[in-house]
Amino acid sequence: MSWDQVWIDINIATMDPTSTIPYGAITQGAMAIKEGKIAWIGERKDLPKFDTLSTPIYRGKGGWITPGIIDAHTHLVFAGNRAHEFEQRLEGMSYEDIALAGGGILSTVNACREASEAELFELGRQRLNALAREGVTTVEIKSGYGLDTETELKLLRVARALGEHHHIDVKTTFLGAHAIATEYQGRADDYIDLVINDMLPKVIKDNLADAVDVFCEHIAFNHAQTKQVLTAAKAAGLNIKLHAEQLSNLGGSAMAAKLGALSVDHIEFISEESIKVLSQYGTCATLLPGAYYSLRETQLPPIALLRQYKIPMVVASDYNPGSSPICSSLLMLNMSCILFKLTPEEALQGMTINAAKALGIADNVGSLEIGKVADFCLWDINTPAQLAYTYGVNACQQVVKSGRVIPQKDR
Ligand SMILES: N=CN[C@@H](CCC(=O)O)C(=O)O
Ligand SMILES: [Zn+2]
Repeated sequence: MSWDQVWIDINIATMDPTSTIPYGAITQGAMAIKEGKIAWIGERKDLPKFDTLSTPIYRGKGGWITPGIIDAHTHLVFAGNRAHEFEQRLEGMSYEDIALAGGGILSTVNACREASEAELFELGRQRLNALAREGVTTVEIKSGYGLDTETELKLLRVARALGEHHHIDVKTTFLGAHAIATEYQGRADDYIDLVINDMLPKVIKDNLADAVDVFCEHIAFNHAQTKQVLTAAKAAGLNIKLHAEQLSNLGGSAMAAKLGALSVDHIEFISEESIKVLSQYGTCATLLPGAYYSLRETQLPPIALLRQYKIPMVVASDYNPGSSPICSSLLMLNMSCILFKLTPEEALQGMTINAAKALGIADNVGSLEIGKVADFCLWDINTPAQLAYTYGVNACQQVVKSGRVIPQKDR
């Protein structure tokens, strides 16, 4: 056999969705890589003979290999911070009160309009480095802190540039309909017209987005406005997803699922009827424990129903300066177990194979199977449950992206 690298002395959580073994685990395994893809995977004893002189051999010292971590919902390109709102919330103001008083998303919009592309890039680069240290190999980044055409395009250009210059893969999502821009207060329909007829065509022309998202909520856009944006995006051939049912139930999830959304995100207030629709249309449910925690939400997402209807559950950081100022994907594994009572296996599925589904890339990444891209991490742990169980001592030993071992200095 002629391979580019071989990994031995490893256990493997393949996260192969067809496996009946927890985590798709292969203990005392081995894996071979060729041309950036997984060429062989299985038990060490079955590893075919290969040229041990010319093939680099990596020894995992009995640690565990998992697919690269995928953070499928972030807003990580932003300027400024909202520490003052954090203090206001601690004094009793709610997230909605702050938004309605012109703070919240709109305060980050002001900072982003003023920031240069270079400043935003540098902030984003540092955040990607933090995620990469935790084994993240793919991240989704949304716009939505511009709310005018120029700044929305700027944020998406920065996200694309980060994907080109950083070893982490970046999927970009246009979220022009995140909040009603100050200039359009009281004229939400006019703002939606701007999103659909000015921003979206330019986003598409410059190939700046892989997907389109909307914040469907009583403090943002209603059901009809949301539907207009998603329909236009779908007609243009883009993937769609939705911030839905975070603070109230506007029925956005079911509507988005029927339009073909890859995922609906937050969904604390989703109804059983809507969950049935997700199951009919194969839509993923993205759980965002960082926002639930930071906003001290009390309404839990309906995990038992999501399980009952076999909805693929995704776990993501939602990293943003307001509702989830937590630049850590690994902490979400822990929080999703503690706060939402996911099993550690469900949590890891949520940041690997199901996250890949939510980004429409599960044919290539998200699990370790022959033919998939060799994005994976080596962890100094004795059982995969340890990834969700403990937090703070970084067990990530190696990160491999498309078969390339990422040097420590680059993460
Ligand atoms: N819910 C809407 N958007 C973000 C919050 C953005 C912000 O507060 O800046 C979220 O996913 O939680
Ligand atoms: Zn979000």
